[in-house]
Amino acid sequence: MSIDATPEVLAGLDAWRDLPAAQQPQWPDADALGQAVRTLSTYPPLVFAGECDILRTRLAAAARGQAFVLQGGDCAETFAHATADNIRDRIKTILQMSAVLTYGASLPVVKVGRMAGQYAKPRSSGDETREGVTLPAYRGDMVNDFAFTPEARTPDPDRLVRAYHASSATLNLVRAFTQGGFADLRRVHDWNRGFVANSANARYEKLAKDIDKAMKFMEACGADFEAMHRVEFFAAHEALLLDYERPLTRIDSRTGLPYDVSGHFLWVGERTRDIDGAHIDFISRVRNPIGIKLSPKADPDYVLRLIDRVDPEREPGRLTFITRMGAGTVRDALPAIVEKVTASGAVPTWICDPMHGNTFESSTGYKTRRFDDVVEEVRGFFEVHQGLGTVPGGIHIELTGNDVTECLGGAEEILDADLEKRYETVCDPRLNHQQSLELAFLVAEMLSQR
Ligand SMILES: O=C[C@H](O)[C@H](O)COP(=O)(O)O
Ligand SMILES: C=C(OP(=O)(O)O)C(=O)O
Ligand SMILES: [Mn+2]
Repeated sequence: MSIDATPEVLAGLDAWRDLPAAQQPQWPDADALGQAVRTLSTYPPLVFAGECDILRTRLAAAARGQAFVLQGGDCAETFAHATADNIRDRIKTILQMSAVLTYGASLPVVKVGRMAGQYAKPRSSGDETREGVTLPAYRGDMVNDFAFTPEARTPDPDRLVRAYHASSATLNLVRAFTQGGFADLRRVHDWNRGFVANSANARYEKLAKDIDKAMKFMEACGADFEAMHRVEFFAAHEALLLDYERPLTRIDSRTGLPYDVSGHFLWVGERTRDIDGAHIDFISRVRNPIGIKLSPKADPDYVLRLIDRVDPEREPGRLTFITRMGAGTVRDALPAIVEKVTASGAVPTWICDPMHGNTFESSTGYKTRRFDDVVEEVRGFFEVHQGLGTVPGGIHIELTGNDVTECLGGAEEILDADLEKRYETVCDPRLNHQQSLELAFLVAEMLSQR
């Protein structure tokens, strides 16, 4: 039996159209936009409502301290980089990190990619000037192209449709990799052994040896590794362009409720979380588990209003706060928010994004982050939650499986002068493969000391 949505629910999905929507592109051709939106509305879902429900239960477990969430992927995916090798290497990095975190936390790790839809970017400025020439800012491949020419930077609605196809192809491969044997724990552990053997930091060796022993113990006890070679993997992106999210929102025939089937988990960014704005209205009406980014600018009372708005029932797993405070600020800014939320009876999932509060311009002119700041913010996040008796539920990382040079430091000691060697991001600097694994080892240590 199929249940229809009520007329109120259906009308509500378009209420955002009458509200201010920050960070939307100036599409030059309204007809072309209308055509793209109509096309998207005829396409099949990228994810299924039941999968979103499963993720909600996993996030609820993380909120209770019974699981730990790892969200990771590019700041901005690009069509050109949605290749088999890049997707494989990112999945591999996330799986390797998960294995280490699972051991450190002695908890299941909920794996979520910033993938298969992370094609739209909010920007600090609507335009960019280079050598006296000003053009519209790059807003993600879903909107325009990174090349600095007037043609490339003009928003093109056909890109909404291309983003769907790129996401669909990505997700297809992600499903194949995570279900087809690639994710076998024994392989993942072998990769981690390779990382430790080549790492300049001997500190990770002990943990890797401990995992080794645990695996041998499991094997000796007759653990069925074959049964463990499939892993759950979820797709997430920032729900920024409502002209992409709305046509991909569908009514679940089981419940008559709307799900945004462009991804399992959608979040609203720091720049678009206005409580009277279009994004919060839209996200409050879909059944997916949702996230909201919080910087130190978020006032605790405002955060309570956000909860009332998007999670009035206080449903476990429904709402995740992704806090991005900065390494030097997290210990001062986070406690008041967590305290107020906890006192209100709400139990959101708290996730630390140690990337976005730690960005600065290097002396060589690159947007970068220090590995040590990233680690320090996670440490501060753990300390704050430990101090308050609340649960640090996970981390949210901008990373790639490639050996890029975008963030400073790590055991390989990437320096200012190295940034130009392989600076490949089109938006924010990502941890490379090595730095990502190092972070996982360090966070595993923090988790095991709890
Ligand atoms: O991830 C996103 C960036 O932090 C955001 O797009 C702002 O970047 P900008 O300051 O380069 O515009
Ligand atoms: C833009 C982003 O983050 P925030 O909204 O926290 O600045 C992002 O996650 O890429
Ligand atoms: Mn970013």
